[in-house]
Amino acid sequence: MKALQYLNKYFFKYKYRLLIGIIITVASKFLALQVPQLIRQSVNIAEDYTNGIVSDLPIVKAQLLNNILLIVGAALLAGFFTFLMRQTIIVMSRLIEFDLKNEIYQQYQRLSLNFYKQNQTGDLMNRISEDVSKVRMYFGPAIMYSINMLVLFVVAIIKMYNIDPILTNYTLLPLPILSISIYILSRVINKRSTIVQQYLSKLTANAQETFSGISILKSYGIEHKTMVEFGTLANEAQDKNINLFKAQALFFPLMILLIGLSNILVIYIGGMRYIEGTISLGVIAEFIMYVNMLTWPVAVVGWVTSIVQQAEASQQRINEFLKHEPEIKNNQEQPSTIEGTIEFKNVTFTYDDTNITALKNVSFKLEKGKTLAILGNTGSGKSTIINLIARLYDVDTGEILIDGTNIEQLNLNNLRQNIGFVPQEAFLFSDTIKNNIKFGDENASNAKIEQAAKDAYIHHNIIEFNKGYDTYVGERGVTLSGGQKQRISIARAIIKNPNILIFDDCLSAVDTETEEIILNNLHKISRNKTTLIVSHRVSSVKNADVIIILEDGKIIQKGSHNELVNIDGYYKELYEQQLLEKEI
Ligand SMILES: Nc1ncnc2c1ncn2[C@@H]1O[C@H](COP(=O)(O)OP(=O)(O)OP(=O)(O)O)[C@@H](O)[C@H]1O
Repeated sequence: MKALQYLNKYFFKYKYRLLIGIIITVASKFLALQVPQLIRQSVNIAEDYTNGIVSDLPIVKAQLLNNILLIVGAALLAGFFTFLMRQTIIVMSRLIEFDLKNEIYQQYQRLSLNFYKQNQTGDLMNRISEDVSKVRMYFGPAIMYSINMLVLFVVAIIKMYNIDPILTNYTLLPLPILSISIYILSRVINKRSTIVQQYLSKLTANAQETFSGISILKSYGIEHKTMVEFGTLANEAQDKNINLFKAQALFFPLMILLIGLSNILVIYIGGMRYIEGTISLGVIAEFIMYVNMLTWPVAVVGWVTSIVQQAEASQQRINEFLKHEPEIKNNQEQPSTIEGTIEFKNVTFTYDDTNITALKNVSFKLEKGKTLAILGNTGSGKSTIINLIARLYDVDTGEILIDGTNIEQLNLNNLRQNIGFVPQEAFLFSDTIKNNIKFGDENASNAKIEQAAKDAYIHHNIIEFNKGYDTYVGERGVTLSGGQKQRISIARAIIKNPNILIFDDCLSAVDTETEEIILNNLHKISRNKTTLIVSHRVSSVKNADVIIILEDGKIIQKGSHNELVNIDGYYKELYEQQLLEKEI
């Protein structure tokens, strides 16, 4: 129950709803428990009449009718209260489910990039959906039936002891056996349920990955292999599920067996005591009713225990994520103004998971409003510099200063709001082109959206689509070409109008003519903005104020285009080679 303690705050939040629910439940059970008593009285009246103790038939009939009316009235009221009980407690569980999902979602938003690399999307989805559903069962049915059972048990047993303690002892004899069996079974169910949830996460993650990469799978013709892998995993999950259900299936037969035993005991011991003249016939009828009224609550003990065990297992998985502290924290609550001067001072950075030192003692300074271009072979650390400026990671040694302040001391939201980032792989949401561009500025007018698209040299393509800016982009923008996606991604960054613009090799999928047009536009837009361009092409970087060349995480050359073409080295070689390619 340790993991579930985390949820006590929600009980506190909805305490009034819970309290009303409890009162209603108690009232409904009190009413239901009036019925066996009335049955006893009715049987006794009939017995007294047959034994000749009472001889006035009209009085007997009137008493019986009175009892019947009371039984119907109590049953109707109990039913109405049961309806109200569901309205309060089950509705409370739905509200808590909603709150918990929001809490997890907000935590997902806070978590750093590293967390997403370590955990699969399917698993994240599973915890926020499947696991939360299991936890909801604890708030709703488990609590409702527990209160139900507790009231029935306490009230019925007190009543039974008051009538005949000896018969009650015999009737309740099978209960300790039941409790022990339930306890043992619940432990088994808990273990198996955790395994089932883990397999469900694996299955979801596998399916999610397959659907995301479906075009690759199809083009490589490996659908069959993927199906076999999925099939194997699904079979394993099925086995684990069957194991779980085998344990769960034992519950009801066990309950029915032990309740049946109680019934036999009531009839046998009750019959003997009736013959002895210790109890009336009505008591046997009343006890049989109690035993049967207790059947469901006793059966529910097992069910509730397994719900609580499963909820505990699920909440443990949810807590793992909720308690995960984001590595990148906002250390500055006060707003920070970002103008755009960027300085790297002896920055060294190693990726935790791969242990690759991507940057080694890198230093440079870029004044506000200037353009820096970064060139270098693949894997030399270009994107890493960009990632560090957006504070997707924190540096190991050295420091990054923005306008003279250490980046870790700036308000994280303000920093990211001031960066327009175009990643290497353009990502578009399943939404219209317009909304994909507007993502950079929620309040942008149509004119502003069009201007951004014109600057990114994509407007002429968009208006050719049947629905223009309202064209729906499929998941990951599958209906657009790579170059079109890149340009929409550029428009999204431009419309944000940030002080720092970052283009991470985002013109790789467009031809050199288009590149030239976009670069000219960007030159105008980014006049007063600090701009970083990562590229493999000299044509993209030649107008930059400073160009740095990276090799294996170190800066090996630094200077303007004119300076670097006159020095032997990487840049000059690249320039000559690309010049030659152009001529060919
Ligand atoms: N998210 C990551 N986790 C772990 N290691 C990474 C990660 N990203 C990059 N690396 C490693 O860090 C090194 C530098 O990568 P980086 O992406 O900065 O290079 P790059 O110059 O941008 O390459 P490219 O031109 O291919 O985009 C590489 O060796 C890469 O394997």
